[in-house]
Amino acid sequence: MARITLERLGHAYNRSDGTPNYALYPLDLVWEDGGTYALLGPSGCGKSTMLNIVSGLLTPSEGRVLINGRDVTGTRVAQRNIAQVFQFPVVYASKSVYENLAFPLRCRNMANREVDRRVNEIAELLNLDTILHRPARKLTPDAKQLISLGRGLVRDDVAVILMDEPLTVIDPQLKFHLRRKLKDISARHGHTLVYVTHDQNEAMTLAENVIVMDNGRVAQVGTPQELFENPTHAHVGYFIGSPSMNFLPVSLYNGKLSIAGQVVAFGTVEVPEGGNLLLGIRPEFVEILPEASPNALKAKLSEVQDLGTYQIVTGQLADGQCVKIKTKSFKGIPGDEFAFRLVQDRIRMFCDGKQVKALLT
Ligand SMILES: Nc1ncnc2c1ncn2[C@@H]1O[C@H](COP(=O)(O)OP(=O)(O)OP(=O)(O)O)[C@@H](O)[C@H]1O
Repeated sequence: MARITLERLGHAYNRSDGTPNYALYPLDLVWEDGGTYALLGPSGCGKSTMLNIVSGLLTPSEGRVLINGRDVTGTRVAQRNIAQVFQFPVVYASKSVYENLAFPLRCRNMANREVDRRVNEIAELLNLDTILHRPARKLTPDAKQLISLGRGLVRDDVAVILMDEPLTVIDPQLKFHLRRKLKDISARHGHTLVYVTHDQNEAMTLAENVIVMDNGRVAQVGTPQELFENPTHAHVGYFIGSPSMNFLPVSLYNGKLSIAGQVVAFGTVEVPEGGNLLLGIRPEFVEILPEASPNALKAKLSEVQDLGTYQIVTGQLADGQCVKIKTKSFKGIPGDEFAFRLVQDRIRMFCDGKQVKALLT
C-alpha cells in the first residue's frame, strides 16, 4: 500500500475559458499508508472529481498527485496500480463469481494456488463462498456489487483502494453488515482506503479519518470524534451529528453573551467583535432543567419526538429561533415554557462560519 499526496491539487472543468470555475479548489492533502479515509459531503461538492483525479480517470487543471513520492499526475489509470469500486456493479457477466474475483490476480500472473487462496478468503468474508461457481449474470444487483467490492479488495499490492459510494445499490440491512466487514478487511490487510459517501453514518463507521467537503473545498479533516466535538466550520457542525449542531445568533450585552434577549449567565466573555457571531452547541449538550433557575434559559416547547431510546425536544426561543435537545424521558405539553442550560465547556463560537476562540468563564 502507499502514501498518497495531493499537492495544490485543483480542478476546473472549464479550464479553457480563462476564469476557472472550480469543482475542486486547489488543496493540499495527505492520505497516509494504511489509513482509512472517508470523503464526506453533499452532492456536487467535488468528491468524485477528487477521486477520479487520483485514479487517473481525470487530469487535474492544477497541481500534482504523488504516490509514495512519485509524481503520477500525467500517468494513465493502468500505470497507477489503484483498485477502484464504483457506485454500480461492474462485472464480467459471462464469467463465474470465482473468475471475476480471480481476474485482477490472473492479470498479474499470480500462481494458481495463491489465486485460489485469495479468492476463497475474500469470498468467505463477503459471503460469496456458496455461489462461487455461478455465472455473474444470473445474480442480483446486490450480489454483483459484492463481486465488484471483492475485486477491489482481493489484491494486497495495490497502492490504494478507491470506493465511490459502493454500497448505494445494497439492501439497507446488508449495508450495515458490510460497513463493518469493509472496516475489518482493510484493517486486517493494511489497505490505504478512500471511501466516498454523502452518508455521515457510513463515513463515521468506516473511516478513521473523515474529510468533510463543502462546495469544492475541504472544510475539515478529523476523526469522527474530533468532528463531533470540535467542528472548525459551521458546515461541519450542520453536516455531522443527528440532529445537527444548534447555531444560535448571539450578541454581547454588558460583556455577557445574550441569546434571544436572554443573558447567558457566564462571567467574562471574550469573543471577536463584528462579523456574524453564532453560538454552536450539540443537542447532546443542552440540558433540560426541572425548574427555572437564575442561570437558566427559557424556551417554549414546540415538539417532543420519541425515537425509542432517546427523545428530540424542540424548543422555541423568544426570537423564533429553535433549539434542539437530545434527552430521555421528558414530558411536556406543546406551548409550555421550560428551562434549560448549555453545558459551558461544550459551547463553540463561530464567526462568519468559522470557529473562533472564545473565552467563557
Ligand atoms: N464532466 C463535468 N463537466 C462539467 N462539470 C462537472 C463535470 N463533472 C462534475 N461537474 C461539476 O463539478 C462539481 C463537482 O461534482 P462532483 O461529481 O465531483 O461532486 P460529488 O460531490 O461527487 O457529487 P455526487 O455525490 O453527486 O457524485 C459539480 O458542480 C458538478 O456539476
